[in-house]
Amino acid sequence: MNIAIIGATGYSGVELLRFLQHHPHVERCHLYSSSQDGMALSQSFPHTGENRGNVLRKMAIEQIAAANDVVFFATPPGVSSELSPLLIEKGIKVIDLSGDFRLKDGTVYEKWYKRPAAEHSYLQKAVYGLSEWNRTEIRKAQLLANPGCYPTATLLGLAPLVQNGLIEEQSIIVDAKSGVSGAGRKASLNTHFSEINENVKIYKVNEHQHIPEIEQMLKLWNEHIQPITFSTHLIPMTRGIMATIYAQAKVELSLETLLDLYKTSYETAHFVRVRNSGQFPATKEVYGSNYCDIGIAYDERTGRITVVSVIDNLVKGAAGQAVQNFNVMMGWNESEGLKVAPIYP
Ligand SMILES: NC(=O)C1=CN([C@@H]2O[C@H](COP(=O)(O)OP(=O)(O)OC[C@H]3O[C@@H](n4cnc5c(N)ncnc54)[C@H](OP(=O)(O)O)[C@@H]3O)[C@@H](O)[C@H]2O)C=CC1
Ligand SMILES: CC(=O)N[C@@H](CCC(=O)OP(=O)(O)O)C(=O)O
Repeated sequence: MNIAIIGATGYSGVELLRFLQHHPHVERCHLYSSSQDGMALSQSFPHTGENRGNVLRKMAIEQIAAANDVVFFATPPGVSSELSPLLIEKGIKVIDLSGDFRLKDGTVYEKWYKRPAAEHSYLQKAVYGLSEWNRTEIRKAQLLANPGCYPTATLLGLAPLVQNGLIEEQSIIVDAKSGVSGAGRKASLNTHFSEINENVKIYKVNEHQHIPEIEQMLKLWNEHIQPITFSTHLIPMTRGIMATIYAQAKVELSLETLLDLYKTSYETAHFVRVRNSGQFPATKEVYGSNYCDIGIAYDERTGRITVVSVIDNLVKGAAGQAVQNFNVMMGWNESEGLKVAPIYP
């Protein structure tokens, strides 16, 4: 099978290549760039080496369709919504890492992303790729909307509570922190070294584009869920997201009950690891891997549940989950190409 990576010169694109170049069912990875046509990928990323196959090709959609079976978009918002329809009509499968097809309601996309939405029929056709909770739909998908990094950590952390109606529906608060690679490779004032080193910044307060994405999924699981409070922080590390989630229990619970629930919910989920009582994950414990690690606490004084969910934003939060979804779409073992342990320390 031949696959295309559009946006291969970005962080998520080159991370896709890391997993797909050794994937047992991928024969060729073709790399596309809108700005570096004809150049070697190693000019942008020397760590990829002088592999002669890694030459960046022109973004010509007809040629991309002719040469590939599956196309991955690792591009900024607005690119896949414009180019995917041409590929879909030719029967090509599309996996989009951007937010263009995640929200079913185009007006919601336009409000939060502040740009025109994809065509309505494609928004309806797209399948939301939260791998662990949407496998049946993902298997049939031709257009796959890969979840955002923060929504992945948050939704995996909240699913057992929300699906089982265990928390007060208006009580969800998510305090999330991300490493700087979450903002992509392009330099910006917010992310350059002297701005972020020895610093912590809150950003997009009550305005983050991932709020409607998280709420959309929570409401599908439980129609009574109310708007959430969701805060994002940029912290001085390269990779990793920690989402610390707070919610009020509806009835008195125990930590033992909650741990049993989480362990049962994720019993067959290869990439979700639930910690034992009193243990909480750190971002370094999933670094470079497709794992989402979860720790849980229950405060008997307040009746509040705390869930800590960590992922690598570029792996489970982007390229890794995209490859996991690719595997599910093709009917292969979900972990093909992703059998890498976290890098530690
Ligand atoms: N970084 C992360 O942790 C996550 C990112 N995402 C999403 O994945 C997508 C890629 O993110 P990321 O890898 O961080 O971004 P980067 O900025 O690192 O890379 C984006 C790439 O897109 C290409 N590109 C830019 N403009 C265009 C255009 N008009 N047409 C075609 N290609 C273009 C560029 O390559 P070239 O100029 O060579 O074409 C660039 O290398 C984004 O939508 C992002 O929101 C999702 C989850 C997590
Ligand atoms: C640290 C940082 O800046 N992170 C980005 C994540 C962007 C992203 O993943 O964007 P989409 O999911 O919308 O495509 C942000 O908070 O906007």
